[in-house]
Amino acid sequence: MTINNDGELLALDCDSLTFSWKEGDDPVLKDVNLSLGKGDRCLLLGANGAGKSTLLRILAGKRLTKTRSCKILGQDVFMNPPGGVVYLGTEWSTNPVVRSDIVVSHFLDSVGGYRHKDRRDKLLRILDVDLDWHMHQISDGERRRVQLCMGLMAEWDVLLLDEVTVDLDVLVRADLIDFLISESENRGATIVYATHIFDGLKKFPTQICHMQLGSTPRGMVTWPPADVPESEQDLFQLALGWLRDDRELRRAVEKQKGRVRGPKTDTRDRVTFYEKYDYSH
Ligand SMILES: Nc1ncnc2c1ncn2[C@@H]1O[C@H](COP(=O)(O)OP(=O)(O)OP(=O)(O)O)[C@@H](O)[C@H]1O
Repeated sequence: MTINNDGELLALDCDSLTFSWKEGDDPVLKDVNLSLGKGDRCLLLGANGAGKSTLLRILAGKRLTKTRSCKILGQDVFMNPPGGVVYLGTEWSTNPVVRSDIVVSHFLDSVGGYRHKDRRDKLLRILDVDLDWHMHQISDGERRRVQLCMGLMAEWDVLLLDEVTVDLDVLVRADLIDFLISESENRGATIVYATHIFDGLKKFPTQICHMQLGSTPRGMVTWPPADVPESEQDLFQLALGWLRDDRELRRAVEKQKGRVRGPKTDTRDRVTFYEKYDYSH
C-alpha cells in the first residue's frame, strides 16, 4: 500500500521508474520518482524530449514497463488499473473519427454525456462549446474544447494532461485552469499537467516536478516556494533556468557519446560537412 506520512493513501506513487523503448537501449526514464496526495496539482516541467509524455502514458496504463513501480490509488497502473483516471493527450485530435461529420451533441452522448448532464453542461459553458457544431467543420482549438468536455465530464480522481491546452484561446484556458483548481480543492482530485506554457499558471501548481533527461533530480518541489516573495515567484524564469542547465547537461552527455546537434562539422578544418561533401550535384 502506498501511503504518505499521515497514513493516507497516495493518489499517485511512482517509485524509481525506469523505462527503455527497446531492450538494451539507454533508458528514456531513469529512477523517476513522483508522489502525489489527493488534491495535489503537479506541473510536469521539462525540455522537449525529457520524457514527460512517456511518463504520462505509462501512468495512464498505455505502456507496459518491466518494473511494477507505478501505482494510482494503490493499484498497479497497468496490471490492475484503477477507475477514475483520465488521460488527455494531443494524439486524440488526429484520430479520423473525431474529424468526421458527427454533431457534437451526438458525439458527447455516444461517450456517455447523458449520464453526467450537470457536469457536461457546466463544461459546455466553461469551454464555450456549441452542441450543434459538426466535428469536421471546427477549428483545432474548438475540437480541443470538445475533447476536454468529453474527458472531464465524468468525475475523475486523477487527471493526466499532456499539453492539451496549447491551442485554447487565453480566455477559455484561464476558465479551464480555474475549473481544474476547483476540482482539486472541492473534490480532492489530483492533476498532473505537462506543459511548456506558463502564462496564467502561477496559481495552478501545488507541486512542480522537473524532468531532466528522463529523471527527476529535484523530486517534488512545493509551489509556491515559502522562501521567495510572491512578487518574485515566476514560473517562466524558473523553467528557463532549469532548462538552460538541462541543455548544458544534455550537450555534455551527448558529447561523450560522440553526438553533437546542429550542423555537421569536420573538427579538423571547421569546414561544414555539406561544404566538404557537396551533394548538390
Ligand atoms: N516511439 C518511440 N520510439 C523510440 N523513442 C521514442 C519514441 N517516442 C519518443 N521517443 C523518445 O523518448 C524520449 C522522450 O520523449 P517524450 O515524448 O516522452 O518527451 P517529452 O518530454 O514529452 O517531449 P515534448 O516536450 O517534446 O513533448 C525522446 O528522446 C524521444 O525521442
